[in-house]
Amino acid sequence: MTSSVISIRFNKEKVRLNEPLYTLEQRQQAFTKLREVKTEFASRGWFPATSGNLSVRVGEYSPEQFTFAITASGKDKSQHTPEDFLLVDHRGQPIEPTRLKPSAETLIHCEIYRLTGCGAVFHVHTVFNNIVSELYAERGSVPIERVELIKAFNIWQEDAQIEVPVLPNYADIPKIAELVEGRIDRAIPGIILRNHGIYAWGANVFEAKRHLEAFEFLFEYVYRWKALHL
Ligand SMILES: CSC[C@@H](O)[C@@H](O)C(=O)COP(=O)(O)O
Ligand SMILES: [Zn+2]
Repeated sequence: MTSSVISIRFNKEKVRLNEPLYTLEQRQQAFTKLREVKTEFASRGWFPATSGNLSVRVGEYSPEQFTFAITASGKDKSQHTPEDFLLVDHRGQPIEPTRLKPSAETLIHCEIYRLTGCGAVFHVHTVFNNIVSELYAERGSVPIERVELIKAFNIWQEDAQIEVPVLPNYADIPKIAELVEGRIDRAIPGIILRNHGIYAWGANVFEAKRHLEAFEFLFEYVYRWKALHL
């Protein structure tokens, strides 16, 4: 969509209409990438019972205005249909005529894009991310140290220790979204909702996938280490 920018003056403030935020090619590329990632994560069993959601940012970005492609709500993410994804704006509102509903958790994606400027956000529910979030819920973060895969987050110290933030899992998604700003750690590209699942992000699909895989490896490590030392 290469619409021209129309500028108007409103209360002396310049407001842009018909933003050329993305092209049709970028939209198609985002849907294709989401489809590839969805296929791969489904093959790992990372979308049980329709859980999980994926998004990729499309086109221009500023913290105040951006667009992203996201999975439609409630779909069986192991199946492909012509109605799996839709485009939403920085408020999580669909920006094209559609009967699809964006993911119920779209507002959390919005906050992550707004705060980090990242290019992709992936959310999965796994037994390991649920168990470690419960184990460390009171602490408010999952501690991980001395594991090589911490380097997947571009943290290169030999004795690195990280804490992955754990947020409460309210039924009210806007209430969770409000907490994100206070809990994001710039060095750690992920947050866990207690007994729910992880959101991992990255500059692009490749990086977000690497981060998510690293988190899941580390959570399984933490779980198994704990189980061995109980
Ligand atoms: C079916 S349980 C999972 C949902 O409640 C939710 O947490 C989830 O991850 C998927 O929601 P969705 O609206 O399909 O994106
Ligand atoms: Zn979820």
